[in-house]
Amino acid sequence: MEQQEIYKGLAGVPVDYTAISKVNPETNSLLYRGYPVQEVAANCTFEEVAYLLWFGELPDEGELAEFESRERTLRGLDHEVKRVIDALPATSHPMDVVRTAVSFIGAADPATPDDSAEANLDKAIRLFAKLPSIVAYDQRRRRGEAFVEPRDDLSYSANFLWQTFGELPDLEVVEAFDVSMILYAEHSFNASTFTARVITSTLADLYSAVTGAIGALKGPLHGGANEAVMHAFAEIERAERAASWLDEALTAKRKIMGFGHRVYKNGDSRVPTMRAAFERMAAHYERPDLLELYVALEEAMGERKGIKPNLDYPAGPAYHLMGFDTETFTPLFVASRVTGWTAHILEQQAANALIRPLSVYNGVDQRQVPVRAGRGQAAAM
Ligand SMILES: CC(=O)SCCNC(=O)CCNC(=O)[C@H](O)C(C)(C)COP(=O)(O)OP(=O)(O)OC[C@H]1O[C@@H](n2cnc3c(N)ncnc32)[C@H](O)[C@@H]1OP(=O)(O)O
Ligand SMILES: O=C([O-])CC(=O)C(=O)O
Repeated sequence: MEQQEIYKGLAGVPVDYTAISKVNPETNSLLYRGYPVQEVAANCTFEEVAYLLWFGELPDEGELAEFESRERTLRGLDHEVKRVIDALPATSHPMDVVRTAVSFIGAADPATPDDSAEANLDKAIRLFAKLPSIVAYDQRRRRGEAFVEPRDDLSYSANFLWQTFGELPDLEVVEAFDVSMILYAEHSFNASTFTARVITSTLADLYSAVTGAIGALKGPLHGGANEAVMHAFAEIERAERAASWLDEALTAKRKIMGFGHRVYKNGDSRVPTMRAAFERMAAHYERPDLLELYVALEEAMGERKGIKPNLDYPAGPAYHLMGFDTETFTPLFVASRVTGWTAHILEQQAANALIRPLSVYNGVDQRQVPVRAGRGQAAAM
């Protein structure tokens, strides 16, 4: 067989330009539209970050006020969307619920076929505003609790927590949640964003691209890892058991969720900021045991494999402390990443080329279909 180089998983292959974010493993840094993500997390709100990703610049005061008031008026959930969610079993995975809800919104939106940049930006802002309602509605229905209407006097993150829990947590919690939304917002050509760009490259609509991206994010090698981290913590139970649990897991050739990264090989640029937020949550909720478990597993993994945590590792336990159901963690990632996905959809559309790589055939050589009596077109009549 002819030998050709294969770039399995497209590892290390640049496939296009992007001006949205820069992931640099050499300097362990991440820039959103040129700004270091740590500085963005320390000085901006998630609303400002969404604006930055879509429009390329941070908003001035007037632009921010206008953008915020627009987002706040779009937070409500139509009766039909609630009906579609209600029709799904309470046992459905929340990622399946979010994927279905977004798909339904797309099917019902008369603007779906309009693929102008303006119409698509409107759709992106609508999804951004509505996803907290969808995620909160689903967690509450599974707990047998009624929908909590959005409040237009609250920031994005404060309202998200309000709609999920029906009460407002302390400012410290809102801030930690906002930081997580900022850190999850954008990460260049990760698997779900690339999925969105592939779908967009066929000239399919924005909702199809976002629906596909949600499917890609669900997997535990990508966004599903934040949920999987918490399942591992539940198995380990306490710090003293972390090393022996890890040895058993590695012997069984299990992947340790929340560790490793396709691009960063020396630590994820976002982890220090999210870890600090998790530490604040562990102190706030008086759960030093969870922080001890976190540290014990991180140290054991470092000793055994030299592999460092990714963003999902601190985000999982932070969301757990805030009170989210474990299965809701990846939908939180969706609510944030919809900003990055849609920025990429707009970028792809603006300079489109159908994404269609090559494959190298390694099946059986060409052969002839055996001709048998009584078979063929005449027999099909
Ligand atoms: C926000 C995000 O989406 S970040 C990613 C979230 N995903 C996870 O946390 C899932 C766990 N991590 C992984 O599975 C991987 O690290 C990935 C998929 C993220 C990256 O994978 P790749 O870049 O393909 O790295 P690759 O799989 O080649 O790993 C290199 C080696 O490290 C090992 N390795 C990498 N990550 C892990 C891990 N989490 N647990 C155990 N071993 C690991 C691999 O088994 C491989 O070992 P080998 O050379 O002996 O076969
Ligand atoms: O970049 C990746 O491959 C995965 C990731 O960290 C993200 O999407 O945030």
